[in-house]
Amino acid sequence: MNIFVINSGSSSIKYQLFQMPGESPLCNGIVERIGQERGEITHKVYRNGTEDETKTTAAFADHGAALEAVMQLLTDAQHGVLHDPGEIEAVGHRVVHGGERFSEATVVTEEVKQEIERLASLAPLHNPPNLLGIRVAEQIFPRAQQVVVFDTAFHQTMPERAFRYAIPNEFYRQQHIRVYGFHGTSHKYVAERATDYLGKADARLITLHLGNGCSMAAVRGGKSLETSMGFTPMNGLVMGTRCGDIDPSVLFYLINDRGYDPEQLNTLLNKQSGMLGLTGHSDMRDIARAMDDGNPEAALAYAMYTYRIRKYIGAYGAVLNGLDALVFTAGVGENDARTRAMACADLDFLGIRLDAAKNEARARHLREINVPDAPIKILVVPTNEELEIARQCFGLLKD
Ligand SMILES: Nc1ncnc2c1ncn2[C@@H]1O[C@H](COP(=O)(O)OP(=O)(O)O)[C@@H](O)[C@H]1O
Ligand SMILES: CC(=O)OP(=O)(O)O
Ligand SMILES: [Mg+2]
Repeated sequence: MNIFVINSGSSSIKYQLFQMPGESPLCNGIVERIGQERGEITHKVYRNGTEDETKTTAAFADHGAALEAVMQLLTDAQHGVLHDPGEIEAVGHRVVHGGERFSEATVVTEEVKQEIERLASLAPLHNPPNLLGIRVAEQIFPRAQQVVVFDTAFHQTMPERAFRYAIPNEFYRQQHIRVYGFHGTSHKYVAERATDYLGKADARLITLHLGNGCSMAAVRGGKSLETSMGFTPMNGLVMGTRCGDIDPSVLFYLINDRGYDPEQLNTLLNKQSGMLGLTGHSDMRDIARAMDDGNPEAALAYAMYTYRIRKYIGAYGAVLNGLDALVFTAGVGENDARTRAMACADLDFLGIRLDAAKNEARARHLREINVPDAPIKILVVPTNEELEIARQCFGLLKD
């Protein structure tokens, strides 16, 4: 079964085409800077053990235009892998917020789309482009089944004491205000890989998804028990453009004393805060360069970003009453040795001891970066949200 997976972000689309159940991708790629003057598609085709990469630059006005361009590449005479869009039998979509209703992969219906739209106010950077991706794919691949896999689904196993907020009960019972948690597809995928690697079915793990958005999860026996994002993807860690944990009174102060309205607050905390607010950059590579150049704001931002992670590691050690492994993943977690070193510093009382040389080494596969005799493993596990989505789609549709 040919399954095309679309992971629409606020300004990018990642995609992969799988022939399931084989799992090896026929092609994959990313469209970056959608909506800006100069967008770019990096498209890779895998054939007979070789990799062929092409880059295309053009302006993509919106996600629809970007997906049209990807479709052209898929059927291109030279770089394509399909003769006809009809060869795609299913399209799997990452959708960030699924509320309490969705804990499994789900076939798209009009009602499912309405629910994704209803939840858009809770994930304003994500659900709208996710829904647009579904609508465009329905037009480009009219014969394919459309399936959605939600970021929130994996965290539906959290116990009530972890997912409730201490506000009056009716706010949960009538308005469903609670912790949902996000990046679940990624936390699930890397937790399974780490559990297999450790050979211990009830392994106690702390998974750290450090990308543009950042979140951590406490996972035991493959089940999420706790996670750092909350009602929306704004809570918890310091992120590229989001503040993470903040005293809600700061909002009242800005409203009452500084005249902010809700839209301005949303923009401030979702798009102008985090590493961007602290350094002027949201991309960790730029912040790393600034730090190397001796910029004190970059140094403080790195210190704050990794200090927040260390606090959560301590808390999640308590949630799990012990720990088998820390698992780093996503763009920063997989690539930035300095973040890993600073996040693991001064945690030797917990048995967390990083091997500096192994941490600096570069590789694209699962690897161990703790010192040999450390009681707790520190793993780097490349995430693959698209493969996890393809697996769940195939599991749903194969019969
Ligand atoms: N080699 C690298 N060193 C440091 N950071 C990196 C590297 N490669 C990617 N990143 C960072 O990863 C982040 C993007 O991660 P990613 O998981 O792709 O995020 P998202 O899926 O949210 O767009 C960016 O902050 C980027 O700077
Ligand atoms: C939920 C979320 O923050 O996703 P991303 O990291 O892709 O922005
Ligand atoms: Mg991501």
